[in-house]
Formats: sequence, C-alpha cells, structure tokens
Amino acid sequence: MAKCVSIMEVQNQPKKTSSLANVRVVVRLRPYMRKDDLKQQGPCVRGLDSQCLEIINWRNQLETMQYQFDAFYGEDSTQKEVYTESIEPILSNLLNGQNASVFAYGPTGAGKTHTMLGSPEQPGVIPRSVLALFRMTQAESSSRNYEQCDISISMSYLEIYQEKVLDLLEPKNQDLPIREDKEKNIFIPNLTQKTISSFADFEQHFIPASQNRTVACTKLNDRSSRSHAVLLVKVQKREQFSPFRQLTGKLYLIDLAGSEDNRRTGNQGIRLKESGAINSSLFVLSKVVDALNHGLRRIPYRDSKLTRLLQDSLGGSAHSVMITNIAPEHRFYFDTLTALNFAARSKQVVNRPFTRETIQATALAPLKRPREETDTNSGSNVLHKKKLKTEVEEESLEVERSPEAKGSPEVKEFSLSNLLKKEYKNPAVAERLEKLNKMFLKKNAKGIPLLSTPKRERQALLKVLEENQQEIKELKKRQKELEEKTLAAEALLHKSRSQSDLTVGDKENTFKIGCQVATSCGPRKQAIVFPLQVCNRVASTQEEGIPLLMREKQKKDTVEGNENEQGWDINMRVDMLEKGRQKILNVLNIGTLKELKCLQMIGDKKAKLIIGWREVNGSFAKVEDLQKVGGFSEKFIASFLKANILTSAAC
Ligand SMILES: Nc1ncnc2c1ncn2[C@@H]1O[C@H](COP(=O)(O)OP(=O)(O)OP(=O)(O)O)[C@@H](O)[C@H]1O
Repeated sequence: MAKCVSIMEVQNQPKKTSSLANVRVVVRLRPYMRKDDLKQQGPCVRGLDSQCLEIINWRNQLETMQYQFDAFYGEDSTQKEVYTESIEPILSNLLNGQNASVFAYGPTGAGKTHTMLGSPEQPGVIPRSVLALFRMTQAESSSRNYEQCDISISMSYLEIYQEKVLDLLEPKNQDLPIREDKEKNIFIPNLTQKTISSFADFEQHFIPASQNRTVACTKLNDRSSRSHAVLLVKVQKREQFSPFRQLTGKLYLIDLAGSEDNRRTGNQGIRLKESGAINSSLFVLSKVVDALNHGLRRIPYRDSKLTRLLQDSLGGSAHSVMITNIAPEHRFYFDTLTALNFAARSKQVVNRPFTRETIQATALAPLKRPREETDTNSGSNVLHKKKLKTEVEEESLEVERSPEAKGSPEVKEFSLSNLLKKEYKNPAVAERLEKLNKMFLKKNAKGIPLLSTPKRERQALLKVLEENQQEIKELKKRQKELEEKTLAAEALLHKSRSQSDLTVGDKENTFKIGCQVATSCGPRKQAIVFPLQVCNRVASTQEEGIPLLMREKQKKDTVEGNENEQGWDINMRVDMLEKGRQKILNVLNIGTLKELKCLQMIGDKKAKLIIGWREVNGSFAKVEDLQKVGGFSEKFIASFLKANILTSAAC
C-alpha cells in the first residue's frame, strides 16, 4: 500500500525483489496533456525513480503518497522500453510450455490501448510480442532442436462486451461460453483459432479484427474502448520422437476497458450501460485480488466473465505482468489513486507457473483429447511446412478405444494409435504387437510402452516379428509334410504286412523320417508328432521307448512373477538318454573342429575353445565338464544337452 511521506522527506527505500511467481506490477504514466487540464493545475503525480512514484495526498496538500512497484515508466518512457524490460523476459516461458499474460489496467484515457496496441509509428506490446515470438521460434528452428521439434503458432481474438464474450476474428454476435477443463485450463469452445506462420499473417487477421472491437467517443477519450479485448496467442512445440511430448504455452494480451466515473464521462443511454458492465467487472477483478491476498477459500472468479478469463493470470499458472496506466492530470486524480491502490494490492498476488506438457500417440496417450483442442478450427498447419507430414503429426492422432475395451484400464494402456492401425492392417500383426507391447511393459519396470519407441526401432521390431511369423508358417508346413510322410509310411508298412503272411513274426521294422527314428516292435509303436498348436501333455499317448518332443503348456519360469513363453521339453527312455549323452561326449573328446561345429549351439569360437581345452587337459569325463572351459555356463550346458541329445540318440 501507499506510504505517506513528507514532501521534504528524502526517500531512499530498499528495493523489494519480487519473486518470479508474483504478478509483476508496473505503472506507466501517460504524458501530461495541457489541453486536458482545464484548470491548468499541472500534474498531480510524478515519478521518483525506475520503481517509485508519488502522488499528492488529497487530505494534506503538504504531503505526497509514495508507491513502489516492480517498475515505473514515466512520461518519457518509450514503447520499446516498456516492452523490453517488462514483457520480453516472460515470453521465453511460452516455448517451455508455460502460460504468460499481460494486461493493461487503469482509468479511461490513461493510455492502455496506446501501451498494448500503439500505433504504426509506436508499436505497442501486442505487435512487439507477436513479432518476438516468431523470432524466437525461428531461432529455435535454426538451433539443433529443430530436427526434433515442430513449432506452430495460432491466435484467437475476443472481446468481453457487456458481459458477453464475442469472437473478433469471425464475429457472430453470439455470446461464447467460458469453460474449464480437468486441468483447470480456461478455454472458450467455438472460439475461432487461426494458425499464423508469419507476422504478416498475424496482421492480416488482427488488423481487421481490431476494427470489430467496440469503441466510442466519451468526454474523456475520443476512442474509448467499450470492451475488454483479449488476444490469445498459442505456441505449440511438438517433439518428433518418442515420447512425443507436446508443450503448449498460451500468451494472453489483454487491453482492459478503463474504469469510468460517469459523473465526468457524461455517459448516458447505451454508454452508461456499457460503463456499468465495465465498472462491475473491474469491481469483481478487485474482489478477486483481495480474496487472493487474504487467502480466501473462495475466489470470486466466476462473478464476471473478465475474471473467469483472467483466472490463470491472477492466482493461476501464468507468468503475469499487469501494466497500470495512469494519467497525470488532476481531473483523473481519484481514478489514478484507485488504480494505484489496486496495483499495489495486486503485487501480492502469487502465481504458480508450471509447464503444460502432453504426451502424444503413445500407448498411454489420453483417450480423448482435451475439448479445447477439438474445439478450435483445427488449423494445425505447422510453421515449417516441410515438416507438416512428419510422423509426429501423424502420431498425434487421437487414440481410439474399441467398444469392448471400454472401462478396461489394461486395454486403455495398450490401445494402438491410429497410425499403427493404418499402417498395419493385418490383425494378426496388430495382435502380436499388442502382446509384445504387453511383454515389454511387464519386463520393463518403468513401464515404457513399446509403442512409444521411435518409429525406426518399432519398424525393426515389426520386421523381426513378421520374420518370426514367416518362420512359424514354414515350420507348420514342414510339420504337415512330415505328418503326411509318416502316415504314408505307416500305410505302406501296413500294406506290406498284410501282403506278407506275417511269418517274420515279431521282427523289428524300422523306418526313418528325417532324423527321427520310430521303432516298430512287438505291439506296434507309433511315432507321434504333435501339431504345434496342440500344447497339452498327452500322457496317455506316451509310449515307452519312443522319444517324444513334448510341448508343455504355460510352463512357469522360476524367475519371480515372469511367465515364460511356452517351453519345449524332452521325455526319453533313460538308456537312450544315456546313449545320446555318450555320443555327445565322444564328439567333445575326439571330434574334429568340423564335427564339433555340427553340434547344436556350438559355433566356430566354442569349438576352438573345446579343442584348446582338450589339448591342455585331456578328455572330458562328462558333458557337464564343459563348464571348466571358460564361457560355458551351467544354463548353457543344460540347453546344449537338450538341443543335441535327441539328434545324437537318434543317429
Ligand atoms: N505514453 C503515451 N504517449 C503518448 N500518447 C499517449 C500515451 N498514452 C496515451 N496516449 C494518448 O492518450 C490518448 C488516450 O489513450 P488510450 O486510448 O490509449 O487510453 P485508454 O486507457 O485505452 O482509454 P480507454 O480505456 O477509454 O480505452 C490517446 O490519444 C493516446 O494516443
């Protein structure tokens, strides 16, 4: 609040350092206009330094009241000064996904529109900020980050006129509702949003829209704003690679209508009505500031459209700058005093800026985009046209959910993006991909979904997947052929048996199929080949003496919580098993390099290691002695035995 000091008192106050999150409050004093000072009383307010000003105390002409703000701009201050010192520093936050807002407040005729908009000769905060944003995005584009991000800028422009929210870009004379999403973001459905790719583009939309703003002549200002004008500039930065983060920063540039003392404005009729709406919304604004300062539970944001819209700027998440414009003439004295007191109170308002980041097109992406996104005019042309068709854009497609998946958090997690649906129409591949995704999530403690891996890696994985499928197909084919051969051989055997008079009696018949041997003796024994699809252990069909390749159903891995892929197991007669082992041991002890390499899982390197060990240490007593050779683990030997024993026993 103001502090009364004697005019003679030398003041040299310590300057307060304002926190970053505090609303930055600056005051700008309009140049004194002699023609407006009917009684030629001279200015009633003057600046003291870059932060302090003093105003006459109306109760005691010998005293002044001094105020200190984050910055004070005197009559000689330029548009550039105001912009460079107070506005430019907050703009960089937009590229980091944070919001910023600048609003000009003050009595009518004090210079709000001049400060925000300016003139072609003296451009104000709005044109300078938009230009700076384009420069910043260009600088970002030419930096190394360019390859990783797309940046787009869009704009919306509205006015609050007599408590109605009106679109200035495409005027429809329709009061637009103000809404709040789950993340407490304020947005206006159906408000026109135009993508702008250059400053010229911005001007093309902004200049005609500004003509749509309601202004009128009053006794205090020839072109008095009769509404609060809000320009919204949205900067979106999208990553091209996983995790496809999207940062959205919004900049609100607000030129408020001035508070009006209708005894002096001479307002009547419609002007009086407008003035009533302006004053009441500004009154709610001061109530909001007071409620925030007193830490009240209920902040009356909803009491006016203006405060509802400024919710983010005051006590919200934006980096906010409030420019309080004041006029030096005596006839504005009480308006100036009110404005200064309001500004001083606003200094205490603390905002909590945070980064607005969304993740696009991952398995965990939101199922429904925030309404705000869908309500805009979808003009998502990206600044850099070349990059328009990048995978980021494609992958930022909304994630859909099948009807049966509704309500299932698991399915929610593994939903495929539209991109994947489009790219891989084969349902089998999609299904495998989901399974892989599931497996990946299970194995990965951090839960990073496969679908969020970069496209290149994902494509490689998909290729492997398709190759595996191809392999399975071929295996199935070969299996079928084997089955057919077995049946044919069996039929042949049966035929020859029935043709002969079976004098041979119990003579053993042997036939070979590939590398597998089925012996036929006594009661006829069958080689049973299970189709790959049949996974159950069929104990009843297992006959002694026939090596069977069994596939166990859902074999549990010993690693906690991990379900192993279905595993293969061997069930053989003990003597055959021993025979197989002996054969392997034989090859290990006397086999040449070539013979060793014929063993499953033994390559050139391992074969050489075995020969080297043999030369130094002599023979292996048992297959497990392979462990003595460096590089053969117990687990490896077990798998090695499994892989070779059947073949060795059979040959
Ligand atoms: N810093 C300044 N330097 C020069 N002229 C200024 C300055 N500030 C304001 N003016 C002039 O003062 C007049 C009133 O300013 P402006 O229209 O910006 O006031 P306002 O606060 O927006 O008023 P209202 O609330 O009625 O719209 C204009 O003619 C404007 O050019």
